[in-house]
Amino acid sequence: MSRSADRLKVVLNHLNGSHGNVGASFTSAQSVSLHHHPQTFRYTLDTDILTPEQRLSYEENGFILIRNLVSPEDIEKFRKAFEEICKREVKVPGLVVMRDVSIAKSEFVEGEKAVTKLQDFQEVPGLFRFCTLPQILKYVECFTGPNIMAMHTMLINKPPDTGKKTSRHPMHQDLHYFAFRPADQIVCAWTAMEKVHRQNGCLVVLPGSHKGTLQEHDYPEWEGGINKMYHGIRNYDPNHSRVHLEMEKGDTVFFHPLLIHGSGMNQTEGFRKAISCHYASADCYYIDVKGTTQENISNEVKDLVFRKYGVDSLSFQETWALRGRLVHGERTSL
Ligand SMILES: CCCCCCCCCC(=O)SCCNC(=O)CCNC(=O)[C@H](O)C(C)(C)COP(=O)(O)OP(=O)(O)OC[C@H]1O[C@@H](n2cnc3c(N)ncnc32)[C@H](O)[C@@H]1OP(=O)(O)O
Ligand SMILES: Nc1ncnc2c1ncn2[C@@H]1O[C@H](COP(=O)(O)OP(=O)(O)OP(=O)(O)O)[C@@H](O)[C@H]1O
Ligand SMILES: O=C(O)CCC(=O)C(=O)O
Ligand SMILES: [Fe+2]
Ligand SMILES: [Mg+2]
Repeated sequence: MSRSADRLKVVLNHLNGSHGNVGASFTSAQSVSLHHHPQTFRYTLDTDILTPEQRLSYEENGFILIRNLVSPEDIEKFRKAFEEICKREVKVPGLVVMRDVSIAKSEFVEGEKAVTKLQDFQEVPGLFRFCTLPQILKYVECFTGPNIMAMHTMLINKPPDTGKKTSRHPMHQDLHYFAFRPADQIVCAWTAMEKVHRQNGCLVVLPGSHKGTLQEHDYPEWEGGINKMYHGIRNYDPNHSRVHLEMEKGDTVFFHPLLIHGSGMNQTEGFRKAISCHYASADCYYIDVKGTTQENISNEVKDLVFRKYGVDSLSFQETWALRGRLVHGERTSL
C-alpha cells in the first residue's frame, strides 16, 4: 500500500472518530477496498504527492493552496518576459494583449501600465516555461493523470482601479470558457507573482461550489464598465461562505474549473501580478456548445478570431485545439 493511502487511513479514522464512531478503526480490508475503489474520490487520483489532508481538502473545497512552489528567480524571469512583451511591439502568434476597459477608454497609456492581461502565451518561451515547471506538473497530475495538456495560459496584471471598479473580475466558473470535458480532469494552477491580499484584489473563492453544475454566465450589470469577456454568474448565492486567498509570492493555488471565484478591486497603486495555466487530461474530448449556456462566449470568441485573423471557419472547439500544448505524456485525444 502506498504511503499516502496509509496516511489517508489515519485521516479517515480521525473523521470517523469525530463523528462519535468510537473505536471504529480501519481494518486492512477496509483500507484496501478504499484503495481499489477510486470512486470514493471523485476529484483526485492516488499519486503519493498530495497528503491525505490535501486530497480530502480538494475533494471538499475544490482547491488547494501550496505555499512557496515557484522560486523568486523564476518569477523574476516571468516578470522580465512580460515587460519585454509590453515594451517591444512584437507580434506573437495567438497572443492576446488585453487592456483594462477604463484605461483603454481614457487617455493613451504606454507599456505595461496599459496591459491588464496577456492571454495565450503558449508561443512565448520565457512565459510558457511556467506551464512546464516539474513541481507544478507533479501536482497537476493528481487531477489530470499523466497525459497533460496546457490548454489556456494567462498573465494577469490587475491594474490599480481607476475608480470605476473595472479592475474587479466577477464571480465565474472557468469551465464556462472551455469546450472540453470532463470537468473533473481539468485544473487551474494560479501562482502569485507577488504578495496578493484583499487590498490588491486577491482571488475570492466559494469553497465547495465545484460540486455544483455549470451556471449561466453573462455580463454583470455593473455601472462603471466591464472588460470584454468578463462574464459572471448573475445569481450566485450571496450567503455562500467566501474565502479570500491571500498568498505570498510563489504560492500556487490549484482549483477545479467549476469552483466559483473572482477577484476584487485593486485598491493599491501597484499592478497585481499572477500567472496561470489551465491544464486538462489529454484524454478529455471536445464538445459542441451549441444550444448550451456557453453559446454566448463561443460566439464572442469566434468574433474575436474573425476580427484578429479574418478567419470565420474555425469552430470554438478548434480554437481550443490550436491553443493546447502537450506538456507531459501523450497527446491522446485533445
Ligand atoms: C478566449 C477564451 C478565454 C478563456 C479563459 C478561461 C478563463 C478566463 C476568464 C477570463 O479571463 S475571461 C476574459 C478574457 N478576455 C479576453 O479574452 C478579452 C480578449 N481581448 C480582446 O478581445 C481585445 O483585447 C479587446 C476587444 C478587448 C480590445 O481589442 P483591440 O485591440 O481592438 O483594442 P483597441 O484598443 O483598439 O480598442 C477597440 C475598442 O475596444 C475597447 N476596449 C479595449 N479594451 C477593452 C476591454 N478590456 N473591454 C472592453 N472593451 C475594450 C476600446 O475602448 C475600443 O472601444 P471603442 O470602439 O468604443 O473606442
Ligand atoms: N454585484 C456583483 N456581482 C458579481 N460579483 C461581484 C459583485 N460584486 C462583487 N463581486 C465579486 O465578488 C468578489 C469580491 O469582490 P469585492 O470587490 O467585494 O472584493 P473584496 O476582496 O471582498 O473586497 P472588500 O474587502 O473591499 O470587500 C470579486 O470577485 C468581485 O468581482
Ligand atoms: O484576477 C485574477 O487574477 C484571476 C481572474 C480569473 O479568475 C480568470 O481570469 O479566470
Ligand atoms: Fe477564472
Ligand atoms: Mg467585498
